[in-house]
Parts: sequence; C-alpha cells; structure tokens
Amino acid sequence: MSMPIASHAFSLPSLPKYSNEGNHETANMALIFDRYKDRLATLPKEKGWITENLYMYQGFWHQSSRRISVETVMALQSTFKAHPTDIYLATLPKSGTTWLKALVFALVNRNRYKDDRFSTHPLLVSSPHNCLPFIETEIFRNTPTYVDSHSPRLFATHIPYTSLPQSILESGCRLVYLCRNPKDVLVSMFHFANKLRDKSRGLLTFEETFELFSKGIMPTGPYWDHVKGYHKASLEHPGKVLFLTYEDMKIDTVNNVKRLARYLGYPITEEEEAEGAVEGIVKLCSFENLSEVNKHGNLREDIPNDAFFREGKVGDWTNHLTDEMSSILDEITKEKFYGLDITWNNPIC
Ligand SMILES: Nc1ncnc2c1ncn2[C@@H]1O[C@H](COP(=O)(O)OS(=O)(=O)O)[C@@H](OP(=O)(O)O)[C@H]1O
Repeated sequence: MSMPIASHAFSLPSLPKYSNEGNHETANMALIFDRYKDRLATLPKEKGWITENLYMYQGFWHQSSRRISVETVMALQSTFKAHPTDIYLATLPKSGTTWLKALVFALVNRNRYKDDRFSTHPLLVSSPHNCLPFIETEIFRNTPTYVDSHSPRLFATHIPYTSLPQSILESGCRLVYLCRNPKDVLVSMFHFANKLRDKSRGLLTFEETFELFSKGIMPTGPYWDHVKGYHKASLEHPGKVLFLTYEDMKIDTVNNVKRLARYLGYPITEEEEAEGAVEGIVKLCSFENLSEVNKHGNLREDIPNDAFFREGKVGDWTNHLTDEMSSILDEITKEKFYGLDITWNNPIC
C-alpha cells in the first residue's frame, strides 16, 4: 500500500471535531470549572508553563481552567464510564501523543480506507487530535464522540495512572503508554509552552523550565512519577498495559507498529504484510506527512495545528542542555528509576 498523492475531504459522523459543539462546550466548561473552584482553592500551587499556575492533585501537577486540567480530572473521576472494549493511549505531554494517536487510529480503522489505498484517509486532511480525542475533552461534550455501537472507542489521556477514573482500571480495557526520554520531553515542552503562553506573560527561559522540570513541576508531572506509574502497571498487567518508548518507535517503526497491532487485537495478516500495509501506515503517520497536512489551521481557537510538530527527532536535547544540566537530569533519573528496567534506546543518552 503506497502513499497517495492527493487528499480528499472525508466525513466520519462518529468522529469528533472540537469546534462542532461550540457554545455547549464553553457552557459545560464554565459549569465544571465552577463546580470544582472551592476544591481548587485548597490545592498547593506552583508556577505554570502555559497557564499562570499548576495545582498539585493526587501527587501530580495540573493546569486549571483548561480542557486538560485538574477540574477535568476530578470530573472524569466521578463520571467517566469506560467500556471493556475501549483502547486508551496514555502519555505525558510531549512524549509522542500525536504520533501514537495517528498510528493507532490508522491501524484500527485500516480496513475502512484500504480500498482506495488510503487516499481518502482522515489523517490526510485532519489533525490526529481530531481523529482520536482525549477523554479530558470528552467530558465537555453534549454529544459523545462515539455512538454506542462504535467499538472499540479510542481515547487518549495525559492523566497519571493512579488518577485514572476507576472505571478504566476496572473495565479490563487495553492501555498503551508511550514514554520518551526526559531531556527531549523537557525541550519539546519548553518550545510548546512558549508558543502557547499568553504573550503578555513573556517567554520562559530554558533555565527556568529546566528548574521547574527538575523539581517535577510540569503539566501532569513529575515526569518520573508519571512514567513509573504506567511502567509498574505494565509489569503487573502485561496483557492490559503495553509500555512503549518513542525512541524504540523511531529506531524500528515498522516492527513496533506490528507489535502494537498485535497487542491491540488487530494483527497484521500475511496478505497485508505482502501488500506493504504497515509501511503504508508508517508513511501516512510519519512526521513528514503529518507536519505537512497540519501546516495550517487551528485545532481550537488557541492552538494552531502546527504546534504539535517541531523536530520529531531523538536527541534534540543536545542542542539545549548544558553538560551540567544533562548530568543533573541523569542523576535524578538514575535515582528515581533505580531498580527499574526503563531505558531509552538512544546512543546519545
Ligand atoms: N509523526 C510524528 N513522528 C515523530 N514525532 C512526532 C510526530 N508528530 C509529532 N511528533 C513530535 O512529538 C512531539 C509532540 O509531542 P506530543 O504529540 O506528545 O504533544 S501533545 O502531548 O499532544 O501536546 C514533538 O516533538 P519535538 O519535535 O521534539 O518538539 C513533535 O515534533
């Protein structure tokens, strides 16, 4: 299956478009933020990267008054209902969420687009964030993204494992965690935050963000605790939680995509193998293709589609961190991950 040249409009009634619900979403957000404002006032707070403050809830730092926020986590914890057939993609921001969303969406839905050799594929015209929603944004919708008969439902989340809604933990559904080396997460988040911050607050310096990151202060951080939570879950429930790294995915995308397909229950058949289906999906979801498709437009009012695509490389941290910064993060990582088999297949690290 080779990559098509042209892209066409598509319509998928059961898939989300963030702008569809407009006023409903805004009204629902206001209601939810108001419901939790007293609780928010009791939480420890720290300086934020994009928003003014981060709030500590259940051991992790969260933004507030945003779609992905502490209020959303609280609301999801009390209302979200998982289905046993759901698939959840969990990440710390900037660990390759957009890429994983594209790959899983393309894998699970591949039979819908194979006849026209992917030429009408949604990923050729739309952001992976429109194709596969965060549960954090689902809570504000009046119309659920998926109709009841749609199975499996595909969702992403940045929520730490220990704060996931109980129904996800109890439903027995599958979960994929994508982890990225901390130095590249820091660098990626630094650039993303400066793109999205309110300009009146000025730009963050790299030194400032390094300080915050080292202390564990970043949206849904500490980095190390987030990774450890899902890593532990993957050891305890190997059939239910798959732990992948961005670096492994980069080094051998084809074999890791096959592994992902097997784990999700959508294994690549011999016929598909012969047709080059995996290579087609890998190309469709490549940084080069997705960054081109998402060069223009906004995901929502305040987030341009291109904010999710920068370098897409392993090891860009070498262009940002001093030797001293690098050693400090190595030390913290060594201590926090002591006794755990968490490594990044990267000759630079
Ligand atoms: N297709 C593909 N392949 C490889 N890498 C990709 C891809 N798409 C996005 N990226 C890179 O992932 C980084 C963005 O992270 P996330 O997608 O996790 O961001 S977010 O959490 O959804 O906000 C960000 O990394 P940096 O380039 O290091 O900043 C993106 O460039």
